[in-house]
Amino acid sequence: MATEAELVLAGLDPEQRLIAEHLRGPISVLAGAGTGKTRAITHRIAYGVRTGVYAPERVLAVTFTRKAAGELQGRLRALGADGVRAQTFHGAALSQLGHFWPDVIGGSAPQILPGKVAALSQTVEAAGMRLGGEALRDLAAEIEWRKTSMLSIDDYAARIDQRPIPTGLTPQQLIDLHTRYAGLLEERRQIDFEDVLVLLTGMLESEPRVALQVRERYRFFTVDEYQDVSPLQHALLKVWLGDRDDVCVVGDASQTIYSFAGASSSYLLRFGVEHPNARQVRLERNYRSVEPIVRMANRLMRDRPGALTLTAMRATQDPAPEVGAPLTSATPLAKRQARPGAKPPTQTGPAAPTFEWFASEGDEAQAVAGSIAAAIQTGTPASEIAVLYRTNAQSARFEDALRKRGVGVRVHGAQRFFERADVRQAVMLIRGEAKVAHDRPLFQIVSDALRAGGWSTRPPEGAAERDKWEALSSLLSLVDEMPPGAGIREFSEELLARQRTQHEPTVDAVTLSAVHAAKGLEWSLVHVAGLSEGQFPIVHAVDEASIDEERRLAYVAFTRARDMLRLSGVAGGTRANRQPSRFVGESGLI
Ligand SMILES: Nc1ncnc2c1ncn2[C@@H]1O[C@H](COP(=O)(O)OP(=O)(O)OP(=O)(O)O)[C@@H](O)[C@H]1O
Repeated sequence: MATEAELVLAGLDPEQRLIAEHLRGPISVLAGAGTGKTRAITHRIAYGVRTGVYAPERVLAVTFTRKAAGELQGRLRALGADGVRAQTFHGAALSQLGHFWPDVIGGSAPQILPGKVAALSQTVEAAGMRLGGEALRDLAAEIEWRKTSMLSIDDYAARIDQRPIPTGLTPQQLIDLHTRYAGLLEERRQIDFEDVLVLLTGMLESEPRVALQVRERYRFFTVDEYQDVSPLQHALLKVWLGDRDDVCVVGDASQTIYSFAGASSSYLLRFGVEHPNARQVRLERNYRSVEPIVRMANRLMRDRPGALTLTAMRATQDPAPEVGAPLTSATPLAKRQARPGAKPPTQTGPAAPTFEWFASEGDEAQAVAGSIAAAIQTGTPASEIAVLYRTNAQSARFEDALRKRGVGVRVHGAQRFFERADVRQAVMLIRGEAKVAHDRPLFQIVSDALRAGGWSTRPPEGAAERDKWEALSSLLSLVDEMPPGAGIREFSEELLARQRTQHEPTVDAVTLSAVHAAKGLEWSLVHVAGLSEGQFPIVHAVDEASIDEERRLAYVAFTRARDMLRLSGVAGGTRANRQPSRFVGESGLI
């Protein structure tokens, strides 16, 4: 009989298992897209907790976005590793800084500046200069880059000739604005987002007593997306660790997409130099995508530094889903994805990725919306479809074209699910129900509570109403994910836990997202739009390093697709006269 702990290892492939069983000492995992790195690290932590090697409250799992942290926390909870903390670097640093500030510095920690651009606009005005919105944003990005690269203003001034200068500024004015901005923050007793990490790292380096307390609290570290770590985050991790080395880092050099903000994959690739006793494991079996997509992704990254070669694991013809079977590395994807309402996969073999070229942006949006409407008609759930693009400004035309066809849309990066007024009200109503004794089935109690919040069984007309209906319906669908016998109290607790960790339910709508925000996600059908030179790669990517970063971004986009990948681009008429993106050619599609 397998023990409780061993059950956590079931369903891992041999390399994932190696990772999960390596509980002590440094380990780096080079994990290609869709190779189950999140699965490997969550199971590793759960295995550590279940075997008693880790005290859950001493484990810290760090990632980059709140969404990813919420996802990680949710997966850990599902594996029974409840007390483990999954946070962003920023979130973890902010709570530690707030905790120690009164004792070390006195008083409460400074307020966080709500937005850099507004403060910079004042700084620029006070300096008697004028800058447009775009130049202000570039200036903000440059300040962020300097801080995450851990450069003082003097260090920065010494290398100003290698930096991009926002339009309308001389190098000297740029340096002067860095100084004035720092002065403004000091005057207002505010700190910015990057300062949180700068100050905490400084505090831990200079106050051994504080460092000791933090190290006492956290013993076992896991860092996801380590290819995107900045020098500042790396320095913080180092002080968290002190002279200990219980750290697991996971990443994929081919998915480094934040170099512009100071990230560097060299920390991942040189982990063995920093920790000579580290174990290194590669995950190269891709479980996500059908073979033609994997082949194309490999081709795009061929011979690039640090690139892994993925092997497609999905069978050409996945057999029909079988509910309740234990997961193994040989379990075809179709089994794992059996969702209520989803049709079994067709038996015709995987479709090759396609590329279509359009005269205008309007034509492209119409064609993408048409293809999506047809996919929904033939049984692909809307929540299994995404349209990805390079910049947020591209979303509106797809949103419009899809809504006109009556397709529900969710624009990624818009308001967070649990912060929506309608969702907050519904959660409150459900919590109210949890305070009363009931003998009705859970589904009925929740649907009645949602009705009181304006929900009905039939989807309403109108985009905004429909949007609300979809959000509330997704809360109701969470009832199906509860264990048998769960009542309204457990359900209400589950909602609270999800609210705390921003663990969103799946909304039945097509996702529209910029590629950066699609990192770590997957869909059955993915459209990547706007693949034209000047759009993707973006117009200002001119040198080799920034083209490389754009290529990695394209790689992230392409590898989000499980079953179907459709690429498109726009010539843009005589005015733009664009050519198809080089990444389409490099992937072997044209
Ligand atoms: N051993 C396995 N057997 C079967 N399926 C697996 C296995 N490991 C991972 N998968 C599946 O592969 C897909 C990718 O896994 P996961 O989300 O953990 O990937 P990832 O490596 O974090 O991806 P990325 O870096 O591209 O975001 C998921 O659908 C997951 O269920």
